[in-house]
Amino acid sequence: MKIGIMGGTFDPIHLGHMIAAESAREAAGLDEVWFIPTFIPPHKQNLPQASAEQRLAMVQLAVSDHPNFRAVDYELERGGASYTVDTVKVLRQLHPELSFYYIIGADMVMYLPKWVRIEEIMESVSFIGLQRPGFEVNLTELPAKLAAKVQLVEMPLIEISSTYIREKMRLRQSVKYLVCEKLRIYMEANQLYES
Ligand SMILES: Nc1ncnc2c1ncn2[C@@H]1O[C@H](COP(=O)(O)OP(=O)(O)OP(=O)(O)O)[C@@H](O)[C@H]1O
Ligand SMILES: O=C(O)c1ccc[n+]([C@@H]2O[C@H](COP(=O)([O-])O)[C@@H](O)[C@H]2O)c1
Repeated sequence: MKIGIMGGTFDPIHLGHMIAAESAREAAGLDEVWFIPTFIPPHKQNLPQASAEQRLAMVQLAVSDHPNFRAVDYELERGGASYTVDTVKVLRQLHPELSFYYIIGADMVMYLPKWVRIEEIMESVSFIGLQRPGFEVNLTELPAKLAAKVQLVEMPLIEISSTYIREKMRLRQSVKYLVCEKLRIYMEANQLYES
């Protein structure tokens, strides 16, 4: 079975993430996509605003409508900085029979050489890169061995980010149609991102 891994801070998860995952699933013929929220994102300056439990709850709500999408809490269970090399090791140990494809946005594709122990990661998984407004992907600028592991997939350009959603929530503006409806209701009920 081919499993896509959509890793992210998901603070909160938004329709850009969902469309990226669905585009990757369809184009690469993935059987399932597992969404893995990070505990502490390895490269971001700021800690997530919502708690790990809230971010996981939002991911669970977002995937609940799709029969092939699952929320997986390996990184939240482990705690600490969520280095992908550690997660890949767990995935390989628990599921030696599955093939894994890391789904990443264009910003992350060009950042791959900076991932901790990327050489080790690329021995066990492949990558699916999605377009994202404002981020150019040029595979020729990556080391050839790494570029060979990246499949680029098209998706409608979606200029939504978690930062944008948090800002709209702070300003008490509508996020309808930017996140799934169940999630919008959850964020309002829990007064998330209001300050
Ligand atoms: N609109 C989008 N289009 C394509 N890929 C996206 C989009 N938004 C996020 N991604 C990808 O999803 C993954 C997880 O992203 P993340 O959870 O950090 O969301 P974000 O919107 O970039 O967050 P923030 O605005 O807080 O930095 C990354 O690989 C990122 O490139
Ligand atoms: O392991 C690393 O060095 C590394 C560096 C940057 C990002 N990642 C992973 O890339 C995914 C997207 O990251 P983020 O912070 O944009 O949500 C998430 O699963 C991170 O753990 C991993």
